[in-house]
Amino acid sequence: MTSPPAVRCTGLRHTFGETVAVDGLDLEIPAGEVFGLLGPNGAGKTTTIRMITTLLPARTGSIEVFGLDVTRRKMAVRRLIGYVPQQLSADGTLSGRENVALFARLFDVPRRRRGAQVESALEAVGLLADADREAKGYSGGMIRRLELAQALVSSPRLLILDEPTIGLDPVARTSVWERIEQIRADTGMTVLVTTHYMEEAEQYCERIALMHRGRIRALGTPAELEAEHGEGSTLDDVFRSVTGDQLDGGGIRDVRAARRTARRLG
Ligand SMILES: Nc1ncnc2c1ncn2[C@@H]1O[C@H](COP(=O)(O)OP(=O)(O)OP(=O)(O)O)[C@@H](O)[C@H]1O
Repeated sequence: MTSPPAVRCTGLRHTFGETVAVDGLDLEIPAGEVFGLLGPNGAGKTTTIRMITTLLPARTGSIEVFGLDVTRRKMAVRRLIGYVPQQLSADGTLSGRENVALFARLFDVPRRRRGAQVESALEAVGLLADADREAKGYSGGMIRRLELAQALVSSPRLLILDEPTIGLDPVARTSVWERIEQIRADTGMTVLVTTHYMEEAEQYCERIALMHRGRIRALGTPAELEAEHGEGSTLDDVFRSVTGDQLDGGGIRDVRAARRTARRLG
């Protein structure tokens, strides 16, 4: 028997009042893949992710995570997922180690394994040396890596990251991605990531889905998408043609997000 995909969405739809956020989405992510979900602001990426993580109900259509239905097997699905949301999930008044230990308790990591898993998650993101400092003294990149450690402490099989590098400088962005790559190489974990940065998607994601107005408009490896679009095309070109040139919004948003990240821990 072949093993089930990490994620399978079929006919997924979600509305907020009149707004159709996700509009009949079909998506399959094989186990072990690094998959990028891209799209302009409001495309429906976060709504899709929140349904996969069971934080929003999937009322129309279905989602399976490693073969488990998210509606019927909610708790079992949650145990398989590590999630780094866009919003801050670290507590600035706690040390790095205390933050990760808190998540270990929240995610029911067995007591006898907790200490070792906290240390190994901190090590995986390169924060052992700073683990006893209060998180409010961390840089934006360190906070993101701390949040990554929080998501990793329960040894998830599927790691979901919503804009993990938004608002970070290029050095911090590279450092976050290098950690993600290393963790993936060490554990074989499946990674589902949303990003606005085309060059990051191109460099780090094996396959990409371009989402627009609640639907997937293009899907494939970066090379496939570029080749399909025409010789010499970049992912930016593909994205522009799919979305009707909505890329520019990201610029303003990035600045806002950078400010937000800088303020996040006061
Ligand atoms: N809680 C909510 N209540 C009402 N409308 C919402 C809510 N959350 C999202 N929406 C709307 O649903 C649509 C999809 O939003 P979503 O956040 O999923 O997009 P996104 O692709 O993640 O965008 P971004 O890149 O800005 O995070 C948008 O039109 C948004 O305004």
